[in-house]
Amino acid sequence: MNTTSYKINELFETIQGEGSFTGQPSIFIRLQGCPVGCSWCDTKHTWEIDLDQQIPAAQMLAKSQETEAWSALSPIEILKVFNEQGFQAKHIVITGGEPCMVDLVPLCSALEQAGYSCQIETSGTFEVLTTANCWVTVSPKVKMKGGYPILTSAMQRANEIKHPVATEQHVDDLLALIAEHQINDTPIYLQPISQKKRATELAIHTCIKHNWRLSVQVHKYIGIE
Ligand SMILES: C[S@@+](CC[C@H](N)C(=O)[O-])C[C@H]1O[C@@H](n2cnc3c(N)ncnc32)[C@H](O)[C@@H]1O
Ligand SMILES: Nc1nc2[nH]cc(C(=O)O)c2c(=O)[nH]1
Ligand code: SF4
Ligand SMILES: [Mg+2]
Repeated sequence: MNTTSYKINELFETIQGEGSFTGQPSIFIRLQGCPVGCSWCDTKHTWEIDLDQQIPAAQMLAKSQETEAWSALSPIEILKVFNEQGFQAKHIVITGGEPCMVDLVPLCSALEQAGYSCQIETSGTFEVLTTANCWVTVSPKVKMKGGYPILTSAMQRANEIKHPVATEQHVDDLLALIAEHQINDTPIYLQPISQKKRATELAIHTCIKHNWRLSVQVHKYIGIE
């Protein structure tokens, strides 16, 4: 029996709003902790791991606002929660925070054995430890406060690359990154930062220019989690 536990900030069922799986009913597991420090990050409440902020699972599931509190759950306990909550989705998105700070093999193996498909959302700054079938979305950011470099192993494991953009510099950073890591066939998405009009216009014309895809965080436009 696997007893590894994961620090979970949020666990909820919704529609995947980003990347290739946009529109897919999904269960989101949001892990606590990220040292990368993107100034525009929309989940800053997941950055710190404060051991005094551990709460019981029932309280974490009942959260009505974003807080730094988290619960420790094993894969078996997570599957029990899915059952108790009556979740119907068969696709799991493991995000954060930075989920690749921990070994995700025990979690993804247990979820896949129970009949779920898995996807990870990661910045590509930590080694991606997961199952072979897991879909890996790498969202690289260059020169962030934490100073973490993007790993070649993560870029090469990526099933899709989803790059946040607001300025021409972000586009140049992405072009340099895909050249450096010799990325040829991986689908590339541009995701406008914080729904800004200029960022969205930049993403649209850059996608057309390079034959890349657009990801607009659909959940934020339709007001779901
Ligand atoms: C919150 S992050 C968590 C997973 C991981 N740390 C990462 O960065 O991929 C999930 C996704 O949201 C994106 N994201 C975060 N803040 C955003 C924002 N303000 N606008 C657009 N995308 C954002 C990230 O680039 C990433 O693709
Ligand atoms: N609906 C929805 N789709 C998402 N795709 C990636 C998300 C994330 O925060 O990683 C996210 C999220 O927070 N909500
Ligand atoms: S890597 Fe992800 S969670 Fe961490 S600060 Fe950047 S967007 Fe936020
Ligand atoms: Mg999000």
